[in-house]
Amino acid sequence: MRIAVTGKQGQAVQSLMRRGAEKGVEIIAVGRPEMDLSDPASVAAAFSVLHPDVIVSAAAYTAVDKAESEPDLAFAVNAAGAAAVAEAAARIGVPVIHISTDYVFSGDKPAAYTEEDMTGPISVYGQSKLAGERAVAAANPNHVILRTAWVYSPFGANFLKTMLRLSETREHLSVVADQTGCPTSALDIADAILAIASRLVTDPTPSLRGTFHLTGSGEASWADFAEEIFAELHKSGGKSIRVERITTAHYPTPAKRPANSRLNGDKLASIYAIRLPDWKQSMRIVMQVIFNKGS
Ligand SMILES: NC(=O)C1=CN([C@@H]2O[C@H](COP(=O)(O)OP(=O)(O)OC[C@H]3O[C@@H](n4cnc5c(N)ncnc54)[C@H](OP(=O)(O)O)[C@@H]3O)[C@@H](O)[C@H]2O)C=CC1
Ligand SMILES: Cc1cn([C@H]2C[C@H](O)[C@@H](COP(=O)(O)OP(=O)(O)O[C@H]3O[C@@H](C)C(=O)[C@@H](O)[C@H]3O)O2)c(=O)[nH]c1=O
Ligand SMILES: [Mg+2]
Repeated sequence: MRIAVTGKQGQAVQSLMRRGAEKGVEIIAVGRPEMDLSDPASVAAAFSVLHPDVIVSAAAYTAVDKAESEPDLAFAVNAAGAAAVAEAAARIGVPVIHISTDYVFSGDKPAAYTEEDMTGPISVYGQSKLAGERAVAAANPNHVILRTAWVYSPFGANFLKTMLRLSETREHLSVVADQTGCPTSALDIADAILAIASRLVTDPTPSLRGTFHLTGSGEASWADFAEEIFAELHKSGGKSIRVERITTAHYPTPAKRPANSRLNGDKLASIYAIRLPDWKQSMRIVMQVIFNKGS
């Protein structure tokens, strides 16, 4: 199986390359400078010369706060760019696996969100990703949209690495405790994508297509996530950091974030028999990778 994936340095694409190398699956990363999602012609051109069995649409404009002041670019990349990738897949007759986000929801629901729940993004990033979902579904019926959340990995930028970096100069950190979600390892996402891709290329069953939620098992607030990171850091011989649990009102940001962004993963478990490990277990694995390479 040959998989083309958008982006080069991102967490999902780097994780897919690592897992692909381990499992003997060819992964071709397509990204800047030759393919820029804000230039749809460059997307069509890049995919016309590759012959993948599946296209994974992993690249996105992910700067949640900056998107509030750059809505045009966020929509160009996350909506029009995602559409161009799905169109390219349709043109060559292959499935597209597109990654989306928990931030398509408002966060008002008291329980975990299912795929049936109404969307209602409260940030430009979330709105642009929702527009991307719709454009992908319209451009290529042979699609899987995977909504994930709170992604961390040894690669790129993420909350876990931000906490480790801040811990170098700080004794305590203030972290919001009233936003709840599901931290998800990009390495686990990569494993799931490889399993889904191999089903899609061999099995035309309609129920394998559509939108699915894919997050680490369990739930946490950002403060819980930070506390777990620092507990593991301390256990590994690092310093001890105290987390002050604060409310969102005490951590003002340009973009609003959902208070509840927990996603229910039952649909993926029943249709694909995929359920990701508990986030704490995967977090320890990612931290060991980071510590072992000393970054
Ligand atoms: N990070 C998170 O917490 C979450 C992410 N998601 C979604 O998961 C997917 C993967 O996210 P993640 O791996 O964390 O993303 P990252 O922020 O780690 O990386 C973003 C990737 O997108 C690429 N990219 C950005 N703009 C463009 C552009 N104009 N043209 C081409 N490529 C571009 C980057 O390119 P380059 O390689 O050049 O840097 C990079 O490879 C995204 O769709 C995101 O919306 C969903 C939920 C949570
Ligand atoms: C650094 C820091 C953040 N925070 C808060 C701010 C925010 O509410 C929360 C998380 O901050 P971040 O900016 O890391 O997270 P954010 O960029 O909102 O992460 C999101 O990224 C996009 C791409 C997604 O799709 C989402 O699933 C989600 O992972 O933690 C603190 O309370 N204290 C801190 O020291
Ligand atoms: Mg961020």
